[in-house]
Amino acid sequence: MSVTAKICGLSTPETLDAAVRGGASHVGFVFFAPSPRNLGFDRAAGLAARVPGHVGRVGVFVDPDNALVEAAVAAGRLDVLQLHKTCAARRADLRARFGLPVWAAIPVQKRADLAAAGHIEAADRILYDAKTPEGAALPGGMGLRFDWRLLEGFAHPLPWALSGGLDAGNVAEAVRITGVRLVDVSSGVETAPGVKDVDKIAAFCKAVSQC
Ligand SMILES: O=C(O)c1ccccc1NCC(=O)[C@H](O)[C@H](O)COP(=O)(O)O
Repeated sequence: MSVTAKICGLSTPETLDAAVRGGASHVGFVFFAPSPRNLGFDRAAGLAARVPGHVGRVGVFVDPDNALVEAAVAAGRLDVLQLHKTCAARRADLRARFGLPVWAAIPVQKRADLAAAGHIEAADRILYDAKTPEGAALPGGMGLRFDWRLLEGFAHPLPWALSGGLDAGNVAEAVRITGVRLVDVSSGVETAPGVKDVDKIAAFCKAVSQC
């Protein structure tokens, strides 16, 4: 079975096109004001229009209110809501309200963090992401990784994806260790926070295609 990629935090037509050209299965649009990747609705609409039908548009949110999600879903023509720091009840509400699948981010640093997956509710996919430091401005997208061996032999209760510190040079190892089939990258295809790079996107997609 092949491995697919989500390229997250895209904000320009050139880099979005590079992700599509590279064979990404998903593209991620961040709607979180403190992020260097935060998208305005007009820009999101322009990017969304370039995404072909076989590529999923994932909206990335941090405990969002309904108004934000409503505007982002419309502008970004979202297919998926990726929710960070959002409790199960709120995930359930958003999933029902917008009729979209929910990916629940689970921050991981140590084995005990995986317990959250064991009793996950109101999610269609788990995104295991590296836990960012206490007080960090962002709950993701910081290029941090966790020990992938924590996922070895883990009984995943749902479809799942892996993120956190992936890049073209390490993604094959992450796939080998964890057996993941959907990988998610942001910083690893950037030259600076929020600045995606066409060549790095191409290299990441190529590395994924060879897994
Ligand atoms: O990327 C962001 O700026 C961001 C902001 C707020 C919540 C989540 C965010 N990113 C989530 C992602 O899906 C990233 O792709 C994931 O954390 C991996 O990031 P990286 O380690 O930089 O590859």
